[in-house]
Amino acid sequence: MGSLITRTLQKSLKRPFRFLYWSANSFNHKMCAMDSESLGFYTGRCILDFPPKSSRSSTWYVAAAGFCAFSSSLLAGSYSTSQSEEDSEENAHDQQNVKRKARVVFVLGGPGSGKGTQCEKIVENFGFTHLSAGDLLRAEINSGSQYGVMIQNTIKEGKIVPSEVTVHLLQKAMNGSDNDKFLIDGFPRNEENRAAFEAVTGIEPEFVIFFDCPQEELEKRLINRNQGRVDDNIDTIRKRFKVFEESTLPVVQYYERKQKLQKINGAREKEEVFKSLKPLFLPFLEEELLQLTKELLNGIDEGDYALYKRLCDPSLTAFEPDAQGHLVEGLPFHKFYLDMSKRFPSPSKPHSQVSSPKITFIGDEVALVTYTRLVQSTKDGVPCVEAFNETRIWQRGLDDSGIAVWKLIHFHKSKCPLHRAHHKSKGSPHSCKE
Ligand SMILES: Nc1ncnc2c1ncn2[C@@H]1O[C@H](COP(=O)(O)OP(=O)(O)OP(=O)(O)O)[C@@H](O)[C@H]1O
Ligand SMILES: Nc1ccn([C@H]2C[C@H](O)[C@@H](COP(=O)(O)O)O2)c(=O)n1
Repeated sequence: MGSLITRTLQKSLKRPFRFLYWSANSFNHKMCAMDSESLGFYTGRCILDFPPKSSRSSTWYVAAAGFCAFSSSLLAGSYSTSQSEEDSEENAHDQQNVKRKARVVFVLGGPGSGKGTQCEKIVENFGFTHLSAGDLLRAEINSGSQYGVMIQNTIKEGKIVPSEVTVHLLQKAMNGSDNDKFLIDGFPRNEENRAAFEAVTGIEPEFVIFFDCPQEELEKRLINRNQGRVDDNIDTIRKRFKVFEESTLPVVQYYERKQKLQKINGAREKEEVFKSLKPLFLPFLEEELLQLTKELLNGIDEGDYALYKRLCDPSLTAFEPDAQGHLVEGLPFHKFYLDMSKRFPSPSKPHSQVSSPKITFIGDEVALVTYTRLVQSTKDGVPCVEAFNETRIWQRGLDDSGIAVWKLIHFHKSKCPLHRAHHKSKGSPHSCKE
């Protein structure tokens, strides 16, 4: 119900307030609206029960959403009066959503369960950006921010920093990154964290990893961690365990109910734990390789040799129809064709499409991408299509700056047999070679 409220409120609210939520405890019920840029904070006492006791609760929520939208507009002095203003606001909002199309995996587990350790491995292997909520908060302390003392004291107490601070730091880090895949470690630590992140960013995680590990093991690891952290002492460790059980486990259970939880036994050797994580991330790698293959084909259609050179290993080997049964080695053979298509462009640029792709991994660093390539073009004003079966082998290695990149090391291309019946039907596209 909490997320329904925040979604309803967010929809009614649009902008300028990006963060609006109910803060309810046994003493009072507050309605809070927050501008996530300035961390400005507005609260007003709420006259409604939360959670509502009556069956007409949804009416209350809608009324509350309307009230919030209206009052926050007044506070910001930007109440929208015309349809066109509303439209352009909608567009700006959508553009912001594009930026928000990030994909997120949350990584949870007790203190010392190996979240940071495993995130490092995932980053190395699957191209994610790692954002540790704890690291961002520690960096905020060190930056001399006005929230530094409050954050430091909260961490020393083993407690959880208010969501508006943590979510703001996460959002800033995500917006400042070129990547669109994020591993968010140590977050959400409580229900408030979870609802605030969803309300501010509009993002739900792809899935949530939970490292399950007995407390005795965690305690041993934290005592031995030796990284000079203010919270790695037995007093704070015990407080953190309590906060984990009381506040974080309910979030874990929430994602379990939503069938988004991936529970991993974290009490094993580091490598064993990582082995269990790999299958969860393979779909991201498959997607990356397919994208890379499409980028390459597009480059070939465009006659873009610079792109071809960037994606291919200099000692690329190939079997392809133009080489008439010979194995071709290196890039010059291919450069000839790409340069030709640049110098003598055909009236209609060819357009390649990938059909029925299949990706197979051979170990961690080699992948086989097989598919049928359909190349559309026109010949004498008539649409034509050619089909090829292609197998491309990609290998991952480190580039000059030590970043892991995939390079094409071999491909095999053969022309598909013609489908006579199809090509004879009048008016349909036919093969260019027919
Ligand atoms: N599978 C493992 N077996 C043994 N030790 C481990 C394992 N995974 C991590 N460790 C060690 O335990 C300590 C805590 O690990 P790590 O910092 O990754 O945990 P964390 O979950 O990120 O902790 P926190 O929530 O406190 O930031 C480190 O010293 C790390 O080297
Ligand atoms: N969502 C979060 C994450 C972390 N903190 C604070 C409280 C934690 O004890 C501390 C260290 O985090 P870790 O490095 O163990 O992930 O940082 C928080 O308040 N909210």
